[in-house]
Amino acid sequence: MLFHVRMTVKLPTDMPVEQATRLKADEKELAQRLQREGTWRHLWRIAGLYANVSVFDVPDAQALHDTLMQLPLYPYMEIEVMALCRHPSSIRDDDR
Ligand SMILES: O=C(O)CC1=CCC(=O)O1
Repeated sequence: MLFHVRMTVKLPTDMPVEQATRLKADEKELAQRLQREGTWRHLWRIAGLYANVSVFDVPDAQALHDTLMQLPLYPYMEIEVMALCRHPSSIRDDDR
């Protein structure tokens, strides 16, 4: 099942630089593993914002929730989710 997810990162302005750097590195490592595994299908920066739009491919809403809650930056994100389903005019066989 595919989900469109928008994540806006809001790190506290008083967070020590070392902590922010560690969180971002841990986030990157997990995000790249999930992309390699096919769970995190798309990851795009929203131009001009510390935010991204992503597409996740997971079995169900619970799996999406569990995945998002694992993200190191999760406590510092605002997250909006839209469930996606196949468009009848799509030519992509892997959209489901
Ligand atoms: O920078 C972001 O938008 C948050 C994020 C998601 C994956 C990653 O590496 O950073």
